[in-house]
Amino acid sequence: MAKIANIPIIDISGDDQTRVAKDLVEAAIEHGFVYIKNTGEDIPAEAIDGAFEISKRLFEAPLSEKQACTIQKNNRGWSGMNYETLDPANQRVGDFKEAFNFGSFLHHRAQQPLPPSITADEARISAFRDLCYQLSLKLTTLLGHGLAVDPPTFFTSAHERARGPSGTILRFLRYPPRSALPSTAAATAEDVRAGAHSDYGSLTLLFRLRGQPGLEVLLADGATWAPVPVVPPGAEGDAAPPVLVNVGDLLSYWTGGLLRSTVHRVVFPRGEREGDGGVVVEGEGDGAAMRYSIAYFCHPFGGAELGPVPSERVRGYKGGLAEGNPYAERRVMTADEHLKMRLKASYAQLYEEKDKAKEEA
Ligand SMILES: O=C(O)CCC(=O)C(=O)O
Ligand SMILES: [Fe+2]
Repeated sequence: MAKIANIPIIDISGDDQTRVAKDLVEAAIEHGFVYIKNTGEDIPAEAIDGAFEISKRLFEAPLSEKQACTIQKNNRGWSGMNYETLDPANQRVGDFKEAFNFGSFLHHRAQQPLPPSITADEARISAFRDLCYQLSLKLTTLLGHGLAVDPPTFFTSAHERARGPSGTILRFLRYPPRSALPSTAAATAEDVRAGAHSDYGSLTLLFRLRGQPGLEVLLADGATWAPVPVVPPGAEGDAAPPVLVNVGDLLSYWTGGLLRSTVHRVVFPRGEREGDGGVVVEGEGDGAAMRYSIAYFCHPFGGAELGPVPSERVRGYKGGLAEGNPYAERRVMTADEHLKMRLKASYAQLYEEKDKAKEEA
């Protein structure tokens, strides 16, 4: 069985906040990933359960309801099977997943079409998105302190809603098992549920369900994939699995590569893969079930500039931006410019269709 990634679990409610901030920074440097112990204080287990229940209802809604909300260039809405390709250089077909992106809400009202099956839940989705936002702000503040950025609130103030619109997205995801794929769209042994990628925002919060593994991180050697268990050793007794947090490209830019925007992917359960003897990661996978996850991609306001922040630690770091991230070489000016570049690469169809329409007009 593949060795699991050695990602630490941090309890951010600890009394010694200086220690918490330091531990968080070290995890972000070494792994780019950290588990935040779920004490229920930031995001209650019931709120997570509720969000997954809405997600299930959304994906089970009639196709026509979802299609009416098809994803637009504003990155909001529904994308169907194989529509997004997170690793276009290496994937034969798009990701084997379905997703629904929620942009910002105004007074708990969505600013985008929603499938009628979930419109009654609009305020609950908005409230969940707000909980994710508040936790993200706690984390950006801790990172600011841990890195002794001048001022330590630097990252957090770039995320204040008053600064302007941001690319922040709450995303529901559903990955079908191989057995649910039509024979015309069968997955080969090499196919993945989500291609290798780093995240486009500053921080990502990821919620997963027990018994639904599949996420893997690329280790620092640039060659080894390590599974990231939903419930890591030490968290078995907690009310809910820890929230998995990872550094996105923007925090990596802001810190000149000191914080790692680690490449990751989602694979089909190993037991379902051809020729590997039915090994199931962490003994909890049910290869015949749908896999659900929820990601909160936190972004600063669109005009935020992504140059290195004032911090001795960042200044003293000579490593450069992460290897293995093809975008890391490029210096980008603002959060908005960066997001547009990444979306264009992963939604070829959406951008081609629109460009063609423009040419024909
Ligand atoms: O579903 C997961 O576990 C991870 C999804 C992911 O990495 C993403 O959507 O960016
Ligand atoms: Fe991701």
